Amino acid sequence: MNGQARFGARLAAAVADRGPLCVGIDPHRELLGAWGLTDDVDGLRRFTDAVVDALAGTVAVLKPQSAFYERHGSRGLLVLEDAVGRCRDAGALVLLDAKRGDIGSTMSGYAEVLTHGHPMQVDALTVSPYLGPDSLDPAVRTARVHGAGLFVLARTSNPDAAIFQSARLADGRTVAQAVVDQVGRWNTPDWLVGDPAPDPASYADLQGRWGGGTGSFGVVVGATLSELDVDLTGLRGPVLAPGLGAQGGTAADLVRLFGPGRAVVPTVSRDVLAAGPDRAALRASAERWAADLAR
Ligand SMILES: O=C(O)c1cc(=O)[nH]c(=O)n1[C@@H]1O[C@H](COP(=O)(O)O)[C@@H](O)[C@H]1O
Repeated sequence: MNGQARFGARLAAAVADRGPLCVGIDPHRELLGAWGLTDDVDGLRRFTDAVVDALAGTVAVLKPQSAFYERHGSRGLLVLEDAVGRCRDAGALVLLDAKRGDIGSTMSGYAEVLTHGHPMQVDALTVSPYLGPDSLDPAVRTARVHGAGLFVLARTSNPDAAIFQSARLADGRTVAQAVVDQVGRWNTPDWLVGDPAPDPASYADLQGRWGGGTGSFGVVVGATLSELDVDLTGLRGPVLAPGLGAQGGTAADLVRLFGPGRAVVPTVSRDVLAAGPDRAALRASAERWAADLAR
């Protein structure tokens, strides 16, 4: 690996230090307005600065939503790039939420944001598997070489997700289950022929820490599901659980769905961000969620 410890180990360490909460940085037009900011690059920068100042020193993972930066063009992306660096300098892991997914050769371009020396290097990236599980191989290779991580959409929080994700394959598994199974394979050392020989020490803890799952490759499973309809036993990696707060999910839903002992990273955006622009209020809002999750 290239310099830094692999993502799963860094995530486990960050969670041990700061707790599991991830806060999404989603500068919606409505939130900018509610904060008294203009819906332009200046407003975007002020919003982002406040969130980074308030949370990057205390929250384990920050998840900027690329869409809300892209909508402001290249200057919006500069705000994002600056924020990513500042979050990482302050000790937060950055999960870029861009839900990338394309044919393999293009996927390797998307994955470059995980590489050392990239101007916007992030710790992990959300990706979509719907061009086929193998389409993500270049991102997995890149993540492995650079100690980064991926979160693959499996069973998302939106109400109509089951139409695709719970559809059955010829072998009887749901699409979501096939995604989970594939990600579980990535979390073992031998999944790709031609990979450099893995260092067994870097995988020795996969079953041991943080409730049995600290692989670098995780899945997204919404906290809004009425029941957990995927088997996560073979995942060996973290679960990103969105849908808390604004989409109706609660800390109790996480317990109901995932129980104790699974490596779950609950993520909240609007419900924390609505407390801004006051930095102390933002921090207090994140702390309330953290306390709720700890219970
Ligand atoms: O990958 C994600 O983060 C994600 C997956 C999913 O299933 N549902 C989901 O809401 N998200 C993202 O998580 C954030 C949720 O925002 P709030 O509903 O405001 O907490 C948004 O940025 C979504 O794009």
